[in-house]
Amino acid sequence: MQSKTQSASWPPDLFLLLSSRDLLYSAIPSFVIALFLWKLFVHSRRDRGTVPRAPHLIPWIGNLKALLFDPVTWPWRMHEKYGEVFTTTVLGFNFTFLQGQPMITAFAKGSTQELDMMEAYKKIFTPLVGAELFSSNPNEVREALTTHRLNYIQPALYQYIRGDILNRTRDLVPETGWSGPIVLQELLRISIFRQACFSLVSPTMASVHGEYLFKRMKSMDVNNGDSTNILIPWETAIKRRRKQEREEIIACVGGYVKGCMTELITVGEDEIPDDFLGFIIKTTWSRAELEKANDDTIHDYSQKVAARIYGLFFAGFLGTASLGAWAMHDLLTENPRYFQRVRDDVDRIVEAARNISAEEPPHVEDHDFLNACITETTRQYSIGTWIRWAEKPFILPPGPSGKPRVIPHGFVTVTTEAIRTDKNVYYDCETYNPERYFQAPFASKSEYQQTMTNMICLDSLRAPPINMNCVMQTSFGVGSHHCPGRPFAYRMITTFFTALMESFDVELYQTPENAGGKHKMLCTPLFASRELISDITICIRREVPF
Ligand code: HEM
Repeated sequence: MQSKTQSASWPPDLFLLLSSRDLLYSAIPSFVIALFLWKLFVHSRRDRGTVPRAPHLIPWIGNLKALLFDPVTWPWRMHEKYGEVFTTTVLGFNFTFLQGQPMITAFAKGSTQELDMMEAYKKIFTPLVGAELFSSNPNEVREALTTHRLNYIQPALYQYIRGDILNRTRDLVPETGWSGPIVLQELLRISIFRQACFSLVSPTMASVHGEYLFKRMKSMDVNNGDSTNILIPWETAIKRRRKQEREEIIACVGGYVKGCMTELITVGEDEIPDDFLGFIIKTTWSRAELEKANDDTIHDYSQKVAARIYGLFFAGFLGTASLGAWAMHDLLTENPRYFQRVRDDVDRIVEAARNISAEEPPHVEDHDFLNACITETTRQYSIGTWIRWAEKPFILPPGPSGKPRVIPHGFVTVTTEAIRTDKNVYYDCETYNPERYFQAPFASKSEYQQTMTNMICLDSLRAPPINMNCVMQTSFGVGSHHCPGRPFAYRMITTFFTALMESFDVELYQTPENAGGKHKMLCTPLFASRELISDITICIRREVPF
């Protein structure tokens, strides 16, 4: 009787409830489901910011499909719907897209503090290209790869690259007449990589280990078709292979760095060349520090420098090779007048050098129209990526309502498509026209100027500015983190073009795939940067007998 009263009482006795196994077993799954739904709800409410959100159907996965398969036009369409800023969800992360100059200015200013560039790239790229990538030091590039130093190494670099191109094509070109089809990218990529080796480490490394390192660096390309490995959290065979190749690159470059350090200790600071490698060693350690270090420590130091060089190879080589291929693609497939103008400039620059002496290498730094062509190509096909990580919600300038807008914790990026198509700056924006940089609204070439009147001043490479308040280039980033290697990238491309065209006439070799100037292009998932994936086939004819 007593127990009957007890079991009927309310609230029920906890002990009795817990001892009822059936009830417990049926409660656990419901509890787990409720907890999951609660987490999902909390996740979806957390850090939502105050800007519009592009909706998605599947929680957590979000708009992954749009960013994988439609990375250029999907953000563009969303901006048309939601305005200059919107956020979406991808794999549980917030992704905020910004468009237009006021937003770019906020992005550039935020990049000095709240919007972290390295953290963003680390989160995406570490699984595929390794943490070593992030040991590079942008200031080294700014301080050491100056125009002055580039001009200093230019004569030797030019001779070396021209010789390399002649060697590679020796068996492909007959004494007279045109060669059979040659894939431009095969010549160009190795040439750009050898230039990077030559300029960042040493001429010896470029010729002795250039090819060995090239093969390994090429497989670091995230567009290799294995980019889905970024999404896989566990170690795969591809990741293991890439790691091993990275270690081989660092070990090989490290050997040259160690040699340079040893030279610094034995022959003295004034004796070792004032090249990029010498500069970065000397500005990192004093001679006394190196003298004190034992063999293990020197090895350790040299591996650190080698990891920094690997980061620069990665930042510079693949992007520059890609831009070079696009630039040649445009010259060969667009208006033939532009190609002829570049050919005339090459002849003029070569002749000016030969007037000095038979051995004098052409001054490729005198190219002006070719630089404008490269600038126009980067406008047509955005190559670089701008991405940041906001650890905390980030405040943007007020929108149309006058209220400040907060973008949530997560990735932040700029939709660069709007820059290249800005009708105020680029008349007839879909047309490839390098001559636009010699006409209004662009003022004549002058050194970079902070203030802008009605005219837009071009920098020394005939490219529009990339400062916080005025950005008209799509590929090289913005603000304090804009690419410090841009002059070097232009220089490597102009060196290759001049060396090739000094020795050969070049024509597009028509194939069914490229007829009518058509080539296949891939838009890199997430980043809207464009990769040329089909071969550019050329045929070449000797300008002068070997
Ligand atoms: C066509 C070739 C290249 C393209 C398209 C390119 C593009 C870019 C872009 C988009 C950024 C990020 C900017 C931002 O997020 O605001 C960047 C940063 C960087 N680039 Fe380049 N780059 C190229 C060539 C090079 C070369 C040749 C080097 C040096 C050897 C180089 C070294 C760097 C470094 C060190 C950074 C990091 C800057 C920082 O953290 O402040 N890049 N590049």
